[in-house]
Amino acid sequence: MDKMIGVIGGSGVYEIDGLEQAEWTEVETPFGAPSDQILTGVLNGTRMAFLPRHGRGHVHTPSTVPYRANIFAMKVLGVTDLVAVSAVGSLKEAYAPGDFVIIDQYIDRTFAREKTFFGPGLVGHVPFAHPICPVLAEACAQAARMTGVTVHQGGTYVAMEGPQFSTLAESRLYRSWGADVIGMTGMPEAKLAREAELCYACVAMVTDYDCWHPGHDAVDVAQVVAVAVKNAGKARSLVASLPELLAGPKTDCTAGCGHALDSAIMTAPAKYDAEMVAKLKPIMGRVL
Ligand SMILES: CSC[C@H]1O[C@H](OP(=O)(O)O)[C@H](O)[C@@H]1O
Ligand SMILES: Nc1ncnc2[nH]cnc12
Repeated sequence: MDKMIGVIGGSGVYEIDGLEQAEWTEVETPFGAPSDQILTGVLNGTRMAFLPRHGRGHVHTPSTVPYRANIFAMKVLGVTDLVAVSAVGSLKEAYAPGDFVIIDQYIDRTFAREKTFFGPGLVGHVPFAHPICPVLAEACAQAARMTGVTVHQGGTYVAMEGPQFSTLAESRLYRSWGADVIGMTGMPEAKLAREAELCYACVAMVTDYDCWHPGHDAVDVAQVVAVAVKNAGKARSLVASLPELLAGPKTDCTAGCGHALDSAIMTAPAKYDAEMVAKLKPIMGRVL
């Protein structure tokens, strides 16, 4: 099987460049429609699929992004390697606006979202100690360095519910936890990508210092958008380098992303809910 690279673009990243045979495709899923149509095409010989997380024109809030539909759609289109691009606030002096952070850990503080494909009659628990595919993350780090931006390899992302930005007390609390950046969309995207056995990595573009930094005004949308728009070109060049860095057929990921479901399902086969199985077969057919 050949690799197919999926990209979920965040705030400020609503398109990618240079796709041949580019086509916006409508994909329906048992979890409803994804955030938007998905742009498919070929870049330097590699099949690509691009989805703007908030939809073109930014119509979904972080809480209403249809995360399950998005991941389901990417998987059924044949995506093997999924790169998320996200705007984030910095919780550390050293992670400055304009820098890119290749995320390796998350703290999930979201509470108003569906976080799993599983449900009654089909219960599963995937391993998630290491939420990011290290192989894909390394390719993203290389691609990011090629754009000339400052790249931090590794960072803990606090996913908050939003859509309001944090209070000062919350921002200080997250800093005391040792977290590096904060955003509103990293979860449950990464959890669902793991359940779908995708290799998943996240390139976070720092847009602000949130509200804890004494030398900076509290964050507002104008600041985030100004930096995100300035960085969108770099994010698009990063994506354009991925095909050459990831070239070749898809082999079993050494980190085991493609086998996350091997021992995840708890429900006894005799008790499987037939509707749930039919619903999830397109993305979990390997084990169902
Ligand atoms: C416009 S600031 C808040 C918004 O930006 C980030 O979105 P994304 O991760 O999709 O780039 C952040 O998580 C919020 O959703
Ligand atoms: N400071 C911040 N908090 C949450 N999400 C963000 N996205 C960009 N900046 C952010």
